Amino acid sequence: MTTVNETIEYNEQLSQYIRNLFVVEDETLQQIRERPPKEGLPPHDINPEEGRFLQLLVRASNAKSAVEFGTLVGYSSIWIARGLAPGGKLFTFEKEPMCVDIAKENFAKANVAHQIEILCGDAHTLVDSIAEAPFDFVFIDAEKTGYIDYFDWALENTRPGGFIVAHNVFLHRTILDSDTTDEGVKAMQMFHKHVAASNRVMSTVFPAGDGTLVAVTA
Ligand SMILES: C[S@@+](CC[C@H](N)C(=O)[O-])C[C@H]1O[C@@H](n2cnc3c(N)ncnc32)[C@H](O)[C@@H]1O
Repeated sequence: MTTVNETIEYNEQLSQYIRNLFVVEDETLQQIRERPPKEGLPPHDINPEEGRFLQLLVRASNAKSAVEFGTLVGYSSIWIARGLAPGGKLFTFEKEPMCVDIAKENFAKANVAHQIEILCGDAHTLVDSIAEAPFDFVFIDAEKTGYIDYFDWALENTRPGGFIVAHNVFLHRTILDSDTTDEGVKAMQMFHKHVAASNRVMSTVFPAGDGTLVAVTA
């Protein structure tokens, strides 16, 4: 017998239930997510309900300017762009030239190319080339060892009341391993402590998918 306070494990059935009711993933987004493996790219996009959640956060923050670290082929970028206020713009960073080329094609297919500027190279050095700060919304989804640096950059470059959001914060549950020797997992554990200890944001983790950390700047 279940009790009121019992936590229900989030699983494929619940995921599908949410997708069927709330997630408006059009054919373009579906094709991008289900792209053929022959392109040789990892299938590391956010999932559809995480995409819808991102779009909702962008809309809730009334964002007109956004930054994304880690484009891959643009699946999450399209969700963000579709949440922006009219005239809004997203800057997205990707280090792999092949991904950048495919992402540009995908932005055109999704009719969001005019809203997105993609910058190719290491985000840590390129980020200083964008002069439009303060931003309303920052999404962190590149290498896990860089999350603290991206977050600290976002703290300095996001307006009060803006959102800083980070993906994969459960790292497929490995985050719970306190004896880990994996550098990525250790970096994510440090990232959690870093954000939770900051008095410049209100933050929590939304536990659907692989975990999305959401922080609102003071
Ligand atoms: C998890 S994937 C991004 C997925 C994408 N946000 C989505 O959900 O559709 C991470 C991407 O970050 C890129 N990346 C990793 N380190 C980077 C860096 N230092 N600068 C720019 N891009 C980087 C990788 O090449 C990879 O394409």
